[in-house]
Amino acid sequence: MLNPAAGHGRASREWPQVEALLRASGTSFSLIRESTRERALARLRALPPGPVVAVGGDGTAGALLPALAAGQRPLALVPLGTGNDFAGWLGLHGLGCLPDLLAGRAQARRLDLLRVQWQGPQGSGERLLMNGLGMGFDAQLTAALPRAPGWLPGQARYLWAALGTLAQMRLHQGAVRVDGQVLSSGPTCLCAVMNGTRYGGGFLISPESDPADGRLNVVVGQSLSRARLPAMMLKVAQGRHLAAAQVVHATGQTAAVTWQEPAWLHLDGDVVGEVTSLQAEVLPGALTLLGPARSG
Ligand SMILES: Nc1ncnc2c1ncn2[C@@H]1O[C@H](COP(=O)(O)OP(=O)(O)OP(=O)(O)O)[C@@H](O)[C@H]1O
Repeated sequence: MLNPAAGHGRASREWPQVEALLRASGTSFSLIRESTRERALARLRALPPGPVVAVGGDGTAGALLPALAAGQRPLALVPLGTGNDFAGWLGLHGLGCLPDLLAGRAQARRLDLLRVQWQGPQGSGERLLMNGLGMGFDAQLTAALPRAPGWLPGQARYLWAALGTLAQMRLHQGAVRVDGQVLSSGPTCLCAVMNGTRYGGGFLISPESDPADGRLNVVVGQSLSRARLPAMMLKVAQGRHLAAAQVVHATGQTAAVTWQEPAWLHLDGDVVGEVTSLQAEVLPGALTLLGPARSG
């Protein structure tokens, strides 16, 4: 699966190297190269079961989840996107575990997925997620990311978008529940529901997440002021924000969020619009991920 748009064209540029490796190994494969996630998923669903190699970023792999969940097809990541946050958590770079996969040495591990449903002024939806979602300020700045200069690396792009979005930041009145218990209620700057630890090219929004623990993690930034946000973002970059006074967090199996007024939502870095409510549940071990051979 090649997403030509991933990494601002990086996946396309580096595809010949991936293809050469596949051909040199004598592996037979079908190349799916489509312009939208929906068409790519439809092509994959038409193929017989077998390992899937996602050449692109987290969004490329995320788009395929409905055809991968429940162990139907194991997934290998070749992280050539912009942020590559989920792959980064796994310690994967460049060609990922492809050389090990082709040599028959890749190791399979079961990881959790999130199933998310949302409702908003533009309608409702449902999606499976590998990494996580954000509502409020972090979704607003994710929407601004495509306007960031292409030469900026991952985290710098995120900071650029954050500073540009600060003036539009507003607090939303909301309620966040984890396993039915109220975690936060009142003015809210952002709310993240995570399976992985990081987003935005390395921001450790949920440093305590473990995608294999059968649980999701929720992090809420409450009434943070514009003046305090940049300093808080620097803390998030290092994963040192959970102890801050305006931050609450919890772990559980389900999360439910309601907003009095619509708040922006991103799903694995894809901004889907404004929502008034959202429910998330963890699907333990729903994804079989192929990783590098472990030494020892
Ligand atoms: N197979 C596909 N073909 C075309 N477009 C896709 C495909 N899969 C996903 N997309 C769309 O392309 C967008 C960008 O892909 P992706 O997220 O992988 O790259 P990125 O944003 O550069 O990397 P990252 O998410 O790691 O920062 C996705 O948000 C998704 O909507």
